[in-house]
Amino acid sequence: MTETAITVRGVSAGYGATTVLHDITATVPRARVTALVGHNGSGKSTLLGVLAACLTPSDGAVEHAGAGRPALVPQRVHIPAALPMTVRDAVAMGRWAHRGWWRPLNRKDKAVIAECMERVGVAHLARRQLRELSGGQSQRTLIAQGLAQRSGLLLLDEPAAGLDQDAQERIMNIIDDLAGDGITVVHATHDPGAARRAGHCLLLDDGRLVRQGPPDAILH
Ligand SMILES: Nc1ncnc2c1ncn2[C@@H]1O[C@H](COP(=O)(O)OP(=O)(O)OP(=O)(O)O)[C@@H](O)[C@H]1O
Repeated sequence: MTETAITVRGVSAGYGATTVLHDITATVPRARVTALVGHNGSGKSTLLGVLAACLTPSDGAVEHAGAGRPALVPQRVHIPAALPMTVRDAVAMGRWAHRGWWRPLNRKDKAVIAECMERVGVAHLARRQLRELSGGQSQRTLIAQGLAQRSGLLLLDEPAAGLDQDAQERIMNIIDDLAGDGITVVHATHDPGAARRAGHCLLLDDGRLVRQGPPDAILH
């Protein structure tokens, strides 16, 4: 039987006086991939923000069944391209939630960082500056940063957007593997192919949840 990782009950949320999400009731299964689909501006990023507890609902509630603090990986386009930072530094930021940014990394932190870079195939790029990376390499670095938070819940905002076919496939394989290892993954996507690979799907339209369930039943 599939367990529920997150229950969203009657959630409305937005920015200031503007309500973007209206009365969303949905579930996210544990250790599966959930695809969040919908047109531009339908509220996918906003819902990820609510699931990550970055955004407080104006109404309703979000219940997490014990995956710890969620790890939110923002859209790549929101990361300044010229940021003077190596891949390793970026992944190390994933440890800040555990250690605070001002404390030196200990042996465990360093082991986690190395393992996360290895897992997504960027270990050989550890000393590269972010601005020197391809789109796929940047995206995998961001995922490694999310993984370094050691959360049971990974929230990814359009992780494969703007990448070529091979890079997209690589990201989607990483996502599938993470769920196989027991991590609950929610990703926003515009790509019906990526959504069809998910175990569960939430379809948003203009801030409302219009359907949820297996992708084949939702996407037609
Ligand atoms: N920080 C913000 N302040 C005010 N309004 C915002 C903010 N972020 C998003 N919005 C608005 O909320 C609505 C939903 O945006 P959101 O980014 O959640 O949609 P989305 O489905 O993720 O879109 P896209 O597919 O283009 O990324 C849009 O009308 C957008 O303009």
